[in-house]
Amino acid sequence: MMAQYLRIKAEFPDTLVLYRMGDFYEVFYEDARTANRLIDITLTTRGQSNGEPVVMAGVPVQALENYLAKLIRLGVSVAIAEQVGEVGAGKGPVERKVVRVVTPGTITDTELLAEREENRLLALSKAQGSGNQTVYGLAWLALASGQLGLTECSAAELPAWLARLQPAEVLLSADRDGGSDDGKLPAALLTAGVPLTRRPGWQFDTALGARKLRDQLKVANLVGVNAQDLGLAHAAAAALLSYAEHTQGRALAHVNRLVVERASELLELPPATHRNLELTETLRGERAPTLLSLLDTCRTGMGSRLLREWLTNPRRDRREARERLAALAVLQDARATGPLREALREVSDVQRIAARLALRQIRPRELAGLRETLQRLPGLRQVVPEGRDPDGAPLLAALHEALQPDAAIAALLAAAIAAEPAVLLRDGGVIAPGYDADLDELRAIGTNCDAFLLDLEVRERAATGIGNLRVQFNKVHGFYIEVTQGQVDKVPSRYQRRQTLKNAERYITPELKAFEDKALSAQERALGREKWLYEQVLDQLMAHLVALSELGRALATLDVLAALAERSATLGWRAPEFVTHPCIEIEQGRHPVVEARLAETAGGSFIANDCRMDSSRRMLIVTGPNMGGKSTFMRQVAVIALLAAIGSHVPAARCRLGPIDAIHTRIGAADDLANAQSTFMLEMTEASAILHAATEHSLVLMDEIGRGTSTFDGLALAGAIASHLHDRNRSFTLFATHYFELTEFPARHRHALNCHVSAVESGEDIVFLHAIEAGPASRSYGVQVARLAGMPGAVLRQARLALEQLESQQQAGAAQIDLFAAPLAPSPDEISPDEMNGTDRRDDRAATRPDPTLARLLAALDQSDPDQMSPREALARLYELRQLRHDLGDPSQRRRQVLKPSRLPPQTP
Ligand SMILES: Nc1ncnc2c1ncn2[C@@H]1O[C@H](COP(=O)(O)OP(=O)(O)OP(=O)(O)O)[C@@H](O)[C@H]1O
Repeated sequence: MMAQYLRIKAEFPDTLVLYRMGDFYEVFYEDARTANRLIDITLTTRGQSNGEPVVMAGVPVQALENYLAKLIRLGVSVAIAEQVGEVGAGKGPVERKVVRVVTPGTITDTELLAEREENRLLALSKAQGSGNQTVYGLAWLALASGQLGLTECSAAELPAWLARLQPAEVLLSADRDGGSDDGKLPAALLTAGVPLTRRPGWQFDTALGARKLRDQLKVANLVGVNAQDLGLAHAAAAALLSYAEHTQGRALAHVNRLVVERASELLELPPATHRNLELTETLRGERAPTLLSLLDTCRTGMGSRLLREWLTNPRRDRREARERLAALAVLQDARATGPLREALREVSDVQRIAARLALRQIRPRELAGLRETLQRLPGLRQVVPEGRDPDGAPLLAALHEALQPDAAIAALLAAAIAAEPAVLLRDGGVIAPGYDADLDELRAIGTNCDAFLLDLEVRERAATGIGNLRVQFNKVHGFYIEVTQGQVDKVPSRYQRRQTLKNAERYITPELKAFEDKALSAQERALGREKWLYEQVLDQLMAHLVALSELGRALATLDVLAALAERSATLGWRAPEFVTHPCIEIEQGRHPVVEARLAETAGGSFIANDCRMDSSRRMLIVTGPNMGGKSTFMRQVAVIALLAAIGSHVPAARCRLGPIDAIHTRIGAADDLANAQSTFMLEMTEASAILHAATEHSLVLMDEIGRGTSTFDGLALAGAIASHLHDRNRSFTLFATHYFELTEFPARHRHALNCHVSAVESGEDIVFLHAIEAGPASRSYGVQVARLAGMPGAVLRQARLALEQLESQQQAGAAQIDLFAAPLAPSPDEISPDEMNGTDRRDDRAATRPDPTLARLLAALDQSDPDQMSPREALARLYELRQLRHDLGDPSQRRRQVLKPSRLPPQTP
């Protein structure tokens, strides 16, 4: 037996092998130690193999799913070796075979899958692109719903794709020398902490991938599915499909639809934005309250999964969003939302049922669920408005159409599957009576049993004179005649004793034995027949896989639309309007999650705020007290833009949006110790990524940039970053800051404006009004906020005193520093490859040459570490800075001057 085990294990060296032995699955040797460590099952030793005791651990068969779930959650793959041979048939041990391999990215068991989340397997292939840049090919598969996807991206874009796809397992080439992989893992993968599986390098083959894709999708070429040019992704698809087939031990008949994603078509949501806007997870890593948890009132798991996909993959192009908005309008006008949501309540997960059917894992009750869903479809279809008239919605019309799959499927299920089938096929009672004559006949033998037994009882009582004799049946002992101890002397010799009880004896007779054999064999044959018939039904259903997948998608879409319509009505949202000129105009906008939270906690009502930006108002400098609502305001603008992009209504009285290609955010600060990045380093890394990527169609949120370092450094950087965003990126920017110096920014920058969150002082307290008003804030109220936080009185008194001194000192020597002067020209080693190649996405028109005086001014600022200076040195430095500012002269003059590169820099005084 150990030889058989070792043979199987050799085929699955990196997988934990569960080896069926009777009522247990056993794990041996290293696997046993791993299982002991991970899921705490007890180690034992038994016998010897090669002179060593065999270390093992076991899991009871009925507890398998439980243990599997734990192992999969820990990222461990498991191969299940079942007994496939007949017990006692041959001389050696029963034959065993691995019937399935369960890995984190390929699970399809209902018990192991999250109902409302897609479980994706992702394969990555890698190559050096032009300019020696690393490029990746991505292919992913949600096996449990049959969704296949492809894309290609740069190393810089990979983190965003990982955030979008949230894979459960990633396949990489094991061929570190073959050129396909240098063995270095992309940092983004390490951060994501996903289980990685290495596959042989030859499986990542472009030609093989293209062939596999064509076969899978049943198309002659990949042009029709818009995937012909993605060679690197084809290579990933080759490994992906081979691995998925290998784990399932069969072809993937339900995988028949491909989505090809191109970054240029998606509204860019970098991982930081995903995190900061708390789209699917809170900053603390919880599921709620998030934008998704607020939106997701879907009635089905399919709907929830699709909604998550819409939310994390918004498109730049507004076509889909417009279609969805039109559908929402029709649903609301027809008052169809309520009835539709009621009808969807009873719908089963057709997508997953289709997948489990294709993989032949489907259980009888799932087929009964599918039957009921199909039976309800006509009713459901009636409550979907047709959306066909000129003001209607083509999307609804298409969905209305899609709700009538081939009637043969429903007819087959109605005829073949019992009204309430058993949970497991092996228990019988799955095929409906009347579906198959042979089965009915075999079952009749069992049913007629009762009449025979009653008749026998009457006859035996008469023959023996034992009045209380009973003929009975139990599962362990089969049929028997029971006689109480008092009557045993009347038992005739043809009775053979089967069992002795305290008060009775049990017997069998030749006649009863013959009947038993017939009845039991009929039962066994009926079970066999049912199994065979079940397979036949599945075979017939397989022909309708595409129709079932499409039906699943239609139901999911309807569910999401109905949920969005319900949210809009319940939360008082309005349809956004899309225009082609650049603008973000929001009247009475609210942050939906903060608003809901306030309502839940009776924390007062949310104060709605406007936001108006256009090509002449591109940047808002937002100031105001801590806790005043700056972050909330900025995030609500981004959330509204995102909701509009997915075709949802938005929490605002009116909203009009021009084109938006990305939402960048730099908010909050947390150390990323895992990647050895300090708070400040992370802040600068994220800000730098934004400055490189943001375009004039991007929305950028900058919250308190620069606060992670000393005041001067921070202020100087914040000023320079604001200038860059204003002059070069020219993005729509919301810039929240506590540096009052930055409220001077709009005076010097045409497209920037000040606004502030209002608050009023009442005695020593502060009252937040949360209303956004024009102009800069007058002060920060930090000490008052600290008081609200319960800071000890002594600390507050001392802080207040220090604050007064600092403020009066500042007024005495207020120096005007030009924080926002035009940027210096880069030295050659600072020029990015993008800029070299002329491929920089930013508009270069605003680029200007440096002023050396400014360089000195910035250098002087850089060298000023207030923590290291005596008050006297600080004062001297302020005078120096003031002089430098004076030397700089009028900025508008300067811009003209600096166009003459021959000007010699003046000497530093
Ligand atoms: N418009 C609003 N209406 C009602 N309450 C609000 C509003 N905006 C913010 N709040 C409340 O104020 C709290 C603080 O808001 P927020 O975090 O946006 O302040 P902030 O100005 O960014 O503070 P800090 O400068 O300390 O980061 C929120 O959690 C919310 O409870």
